[in-house]
Amino acid sequence: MICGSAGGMCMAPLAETVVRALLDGLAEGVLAVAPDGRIRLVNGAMAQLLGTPRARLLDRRPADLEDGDKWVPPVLRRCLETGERQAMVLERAGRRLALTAVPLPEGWVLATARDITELDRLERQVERMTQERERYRHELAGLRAGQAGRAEVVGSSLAMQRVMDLIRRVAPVDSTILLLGESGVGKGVLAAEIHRLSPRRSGPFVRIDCAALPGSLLESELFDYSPGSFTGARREGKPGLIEQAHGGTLFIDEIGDVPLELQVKLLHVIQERRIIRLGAVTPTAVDIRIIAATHRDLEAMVAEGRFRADLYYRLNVVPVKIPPLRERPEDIPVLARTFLDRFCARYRVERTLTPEAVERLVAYSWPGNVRELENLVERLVVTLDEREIRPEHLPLPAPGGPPVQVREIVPLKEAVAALELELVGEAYRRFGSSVKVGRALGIHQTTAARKIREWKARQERTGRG
Ligand SMILES: Nc1ncnc2c1ncn2[C@@H]1O[C@H](COP(=O)(O)OP(=O)(O)OP(=O)(O)O)[C@@H](O)[C@H]1O
Repeated sequence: MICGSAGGMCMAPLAETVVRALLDGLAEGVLAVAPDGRIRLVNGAMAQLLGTPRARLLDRRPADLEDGDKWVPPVLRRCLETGERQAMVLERAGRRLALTAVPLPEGWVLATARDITELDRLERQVERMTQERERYRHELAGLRAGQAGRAEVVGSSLAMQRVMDLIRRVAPVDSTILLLGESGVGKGVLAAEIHRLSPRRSGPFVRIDCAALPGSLLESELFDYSPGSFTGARREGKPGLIEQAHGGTLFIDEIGDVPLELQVKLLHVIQERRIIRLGAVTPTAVDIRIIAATHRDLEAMVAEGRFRADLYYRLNVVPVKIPPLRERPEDIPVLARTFLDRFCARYRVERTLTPEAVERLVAYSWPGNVRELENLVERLVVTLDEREIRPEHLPLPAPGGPPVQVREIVPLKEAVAALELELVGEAYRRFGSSVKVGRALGIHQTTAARKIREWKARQERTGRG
């Protein structure tokens, strides 16, 4: 019930009935103090929030209210003192109350009170749930990224489906597999996938990159016991990679780079499944499955006498040709999104590719294949500040544009030197190693390494590094 008294509210009976119903229907507490400093209006919600019967509040001065009701006066007092709106949140008997006091014309003050205990609880709950959702999102992205790193082969094109069908058929048997394809097409991930799908999956998967090591070192890596300590008369040490692969898979990457002398020894291992350790007399049996890979044309090398025909036939039991990325553009969107998810999770950022950017990726020819795409996505995730990756962010040549553009006339020597460094830099960005840069540009690895250093130094000088 709304109570008015003389000198206080003056309303027509109908209006008073309406206002009374309105005020008592509010969930918010309302209290009005008249210009004489006495409480002249209290609605039901306010009496309930104060825990005091309305009759005990009416006509009292706020300052005279007994202790339990002292939480209302501060907000009213401040409002009366300053003549300005006041707001505060107070805790009372385990509840949180939001209080306001507003000065009205002719010396009246209106106070309101709202129980925000439940609202606060819900807010905290929403905040906790948002934090949890973020945590789960990161965990999920991390798990996905981890799985992708563990040889998840992505590809929906017909060409890749065929490759995967073949791999699923040959993985369970122990036949030797020869993976063929340009650099960066995914020979390494497919080799790991074959191992994962084979009964040897719980055994070791050992990889050796024959292009990365000179012949003598390659031989000792494969066959030797690495020099170790001597305990008593016995020589201790780590077995060579072939022995390390015992019970599992030996992945010989870039087999086309193995020198002729070493090819004989490898042939022996493949035929006999035994190795003679360097300096030893008796052979040691090894139980290994061999997967070899190369970007070279082994048949042509055989014809030129640079690769042994007998080794070639031994390796070429199940040849698997992996097409370059430009021949399966349907795989580009899904690969790009897989790499985007992986690197966003790794670097804890959020990035998206616009449909136009994806179109641009699909239109490019990717000479460095999947590795080039992976490197580009990582670079964009790390270097871009913007959330959206758009076509203008992609450092790719316009489709169909000339490979070299002349912008001004400079001495030929300078132009050639500048172009050379640009080329080395671009190849390094795509392939990521001096061995591969050397191979792509047809120069020796040491020359490639020197030129990469020069390119990096120039990047640093020009602040582009
Ligand atoms: N189908 C694919 N799905 C997911 N990732 C892939 C796929 N193909 C290639 N990659 C990724 O691209 C990169 C290059 O692949 P990989 O090293 O297997 O290529 P490669 O053909 O063995 O190259 P190289 O001959 O230069 O050694 C790797 O980081 C690999 O994870």
